[in-house]
Amino acid sequence: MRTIHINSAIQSYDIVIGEKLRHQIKDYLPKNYSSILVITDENVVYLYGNDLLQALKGNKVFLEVVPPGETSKSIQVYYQLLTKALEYSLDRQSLIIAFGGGVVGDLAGFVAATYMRGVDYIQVPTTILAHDSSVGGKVAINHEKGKNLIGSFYPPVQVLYDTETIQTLSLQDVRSGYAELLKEAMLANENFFTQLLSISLEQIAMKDLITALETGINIKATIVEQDEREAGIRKYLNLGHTLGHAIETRLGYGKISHGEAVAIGILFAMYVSQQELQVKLPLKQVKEWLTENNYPIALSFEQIDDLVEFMMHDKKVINSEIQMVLLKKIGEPVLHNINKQQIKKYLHSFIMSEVKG
Ligand SMILES: NC(=O)c1ccc[n+]([C@@H]2O[C@H](COP(=O)([O-])OP(=O)(O)OC[C@H]3O[C@@H](n4cnc5c(N)ncnc54)[C@H](O)[C@@H]3O)[C@@H](O)[C@H]2O)c1
Ligand SMILES: O=C(O)C(=O)C[C@@H](O)[C@H](O)[C@H](O)COP(=O)(O)O
Ligand SMILES: [Zn+2]
Repeated sequence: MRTIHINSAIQSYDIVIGEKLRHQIKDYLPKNYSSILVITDENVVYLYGNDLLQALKGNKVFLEVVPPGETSKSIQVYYQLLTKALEYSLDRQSLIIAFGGGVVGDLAGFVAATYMRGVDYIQVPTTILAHDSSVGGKVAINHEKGKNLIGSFYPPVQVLYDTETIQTLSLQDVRSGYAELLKEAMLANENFFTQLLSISLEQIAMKDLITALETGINIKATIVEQDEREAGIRKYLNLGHTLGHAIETRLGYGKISHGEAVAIGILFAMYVSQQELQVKLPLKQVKEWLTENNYPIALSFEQIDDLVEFMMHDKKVINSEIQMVLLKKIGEPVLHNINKQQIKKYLHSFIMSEVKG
């Protein structure tokens, strides 16, 4: 069992990482709550719902199960959950438990942030990707014009990461979560980056994965502790997301996983870095690794106009300038403004270079 403490001006909390933690959740409740609402999705409730409910026995517990996937991060599902919370008479001494991946974490966290102006919530992540989403307090739902456009900074009171649960993930969800690990490595730790690229996802050992998750969490924790509300260096955690989010929105939420879209965004950020900063990055190596591990990395020319429009709704855009996270080298990110016309040109030449191979 390992604990990483996160200092926050809003709400400090511990991330506890270990096997079978879902069975011990009662020991980690920070106080007595008048009632508990567990929010989860259909896949997670099927696999682990009973374990969590058994472990909470003795408390007044309600359960809400949403459909799996990105489409649940919607204003409709959010509103339904608020209605349920009211029907269950949750009060300000109630607790919400977000039991699942990043979708459930972001959605349930936003319900917690806004129900009666805020109640406590605990993140119980069950995906690799959620090593990222459960830390740092960003909670949100999507709008048809873009990802996470409705949200808040609202940290949990506790994160309980039961590493046993990640064993049942599909290979697509392993790919998705691993892309965020790659992102963290590229921001802060070249050795970690090399190590991640030396592994084939089909053969990954659970112990190596858990070590990688802890390293990723530590990188994220160091950044969010310095800049919780994303005024500066927290923007680095958006590496690959300017294009990644636009791809998710353009294709339709859930058509591509978040991490797979971010992986394409990372390649594009590396490509733009080379052009704008005149640096040489291991772009070929990353592309080969992504291809070998079956990431979908193809974009088409006809998507360019829509992608640029969605990129204009990125939260880092100021005065119509797109702000991208670029890399001077692995471990050295920078923020860089690029105008719409230039982004369009880069997308065109990036896709052209992909087509040529
Ligand atoms: N708040 C943040 O800082 C932050 C950071 C990164 C990503 N995100 C958000 O996270 C979301 C993506 O998260 P995700 O990839 O975890 O998606 P997800 O929650 O949809 O989970 C992916 C799939 O795995 C299933 N699943 C969950 N746990 C499982 C388990 N243990 N075994 C088998 N199947 C399981 C889910 O039902 C779902 O079908 C996106 O909406 C993204 O925007 C937020
Ligand atoms: O924690 C952060 O900050 C991040 O940017 C982490 C990202 O991986 C995550 O996808 C986040 O939700 C993106 O935030 P957004 O503000 O671009 O919606
Ligand atoms: Zn992300």
